[in-house]
Amino acid sequence: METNCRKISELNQNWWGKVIGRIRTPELPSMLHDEFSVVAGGIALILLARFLLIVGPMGTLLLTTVHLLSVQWLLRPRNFPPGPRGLPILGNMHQVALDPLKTLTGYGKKYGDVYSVRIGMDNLVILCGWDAIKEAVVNKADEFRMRPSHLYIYKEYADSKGIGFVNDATTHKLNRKFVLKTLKEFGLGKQTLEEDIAQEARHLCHQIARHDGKPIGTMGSMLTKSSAGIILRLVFGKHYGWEDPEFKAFVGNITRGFDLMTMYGAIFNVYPWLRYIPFVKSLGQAVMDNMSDFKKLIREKIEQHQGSRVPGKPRDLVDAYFDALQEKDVADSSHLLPMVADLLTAGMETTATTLHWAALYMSLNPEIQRKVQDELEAAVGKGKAPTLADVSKLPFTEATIKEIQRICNVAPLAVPRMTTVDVELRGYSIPKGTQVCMNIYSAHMDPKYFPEPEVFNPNRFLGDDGKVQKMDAFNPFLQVWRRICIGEQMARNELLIFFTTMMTHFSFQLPEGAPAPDTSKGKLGITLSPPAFEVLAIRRTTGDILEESI
Ligand code: HEM
Repeated sequence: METNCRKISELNQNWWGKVIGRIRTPELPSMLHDEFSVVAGGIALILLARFLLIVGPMGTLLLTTVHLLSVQWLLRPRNFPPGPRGLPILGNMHQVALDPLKTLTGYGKKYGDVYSVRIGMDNLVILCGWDAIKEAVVNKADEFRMRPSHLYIYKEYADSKGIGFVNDATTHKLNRKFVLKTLKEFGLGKQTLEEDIAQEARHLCHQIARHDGKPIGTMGSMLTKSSAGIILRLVFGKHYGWEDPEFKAFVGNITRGFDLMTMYGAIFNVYPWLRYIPFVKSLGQAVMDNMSDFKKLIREKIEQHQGSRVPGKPRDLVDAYFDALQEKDVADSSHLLPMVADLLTAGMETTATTLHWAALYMSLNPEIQRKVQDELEAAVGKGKAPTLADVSKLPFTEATIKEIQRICNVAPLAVPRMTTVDVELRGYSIPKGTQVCMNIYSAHMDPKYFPEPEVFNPNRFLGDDGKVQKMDAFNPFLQVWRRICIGEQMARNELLIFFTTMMTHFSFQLPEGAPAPDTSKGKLGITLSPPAFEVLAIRRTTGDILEESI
């Protein structure tokens, strides 16, 4: 016991040596100034633990734990981006959790556009504003290329396979190339996908019309089903009805997966050891069970394809993958399931949630809604939904969709990245393997690029010539090399066709007397969805919407 205590004491001195070595740096004055109380708190904790040591082996264990946590909490890599120090174990979670987007953007103003927070025991570098994001993921694309795919949930989900969580550069490139080529072959830029989207949009409007102008509280789930129909058809080649049990199983599972990941999944990524703690572990298990049901659903579809496919005559992405395997155009068969999982999860909620926000913003801005409808009528005729070929005639509508995307920030923190090597950014040193979060929200709400960013104003996207102008700081898909959203083109087509079809057939408004939902109170999970609201869809056309064609 005595030897153990001596060893622990030696170790403690060693750790303290490191801590003191770290704080004897130019940072010391500001650190003492800003964070004196936090440091004092840490020392008090250590003194308390030393006292507990006197009371026996439990004290020793506690001392070791407290020491470990305190040292870990005080240490930051040398010349690391500054940031709020936070607490042991929690890091800055307690500060960030209540209103993550505003807090993470506010810290940017205090600590600079490149700063760090601690989430649990991990350092996380936050990039705020378009300039900082660009410097990292555009100018140093290779250095910021990876994803933290080693984190518990991500590892269980993808095991570094598929697209979104693949880090091996060659495999990632190969898999992306396959998906982009296949998306092109099965639809993008072709009439077929456009017709599929238009058909889903008409079906959606048919379902909306069934509410007969009465309050609708299920707009979000109807939109989810619509975009699910499109991506499922591309991947599995089947046109599902909303009542199809297989369709319901996929949509139900993915929706539940998003909820579970938001509620519990993220926390298990931060504290993977929670999976061994009684009572709490069942929450992590719920995430895992849902994930394995999802994989089972996909596996069954892949097996069905294996049994019925004709080589060289692909019906969909799964068939095309088997062909590509034979041609050695993809890495190996283990990537297919996670690739399908990535496309289904990324392709379903993002567009649906954007359109959900669109219904809200149109209800809150009737004069803008009217202007969109007038433009549509003038361009393609009364009661007729436009096609993709009509886009050039619809600058105000296009600008409105962009403004919806800017202000609603459906993927406000993008998808986390990780540094591939030790890298310098704005004079700071960021070690290899550091997690990096790109705060797209801060870029979209930056008054330098978007004056009065809280105001919904599509005109900001129109130039003096009335044409839609490109604005670099507007980047909802993080349109930069290496990991650019693979579904960008598809999503843009979906947004245009769904939005214009809805605007052709309906005017959206809030029920009389209903308070206007607070648009700044979106629900942040994997995506940022609007606050709960009911909406009236007032029919502008007559006749059977399903019977129309593009
Ligand atoms: C409004 C709709 C959408 C938005 C705002 C959006 C946004 C994003 C963002 C910000 C990223 C992270 C990019 C990065 O780390 O650099 C991403 C990645 C990704 N998105 Fe999208 N997305 C949308 C729709 C879609 C659709 C429809 C699909 C599928 C068909 C899709 C599939 C993916 C995939 C697979 C990735 C990972 C790419 C990689 O790591 O190589 N997304 N998306």
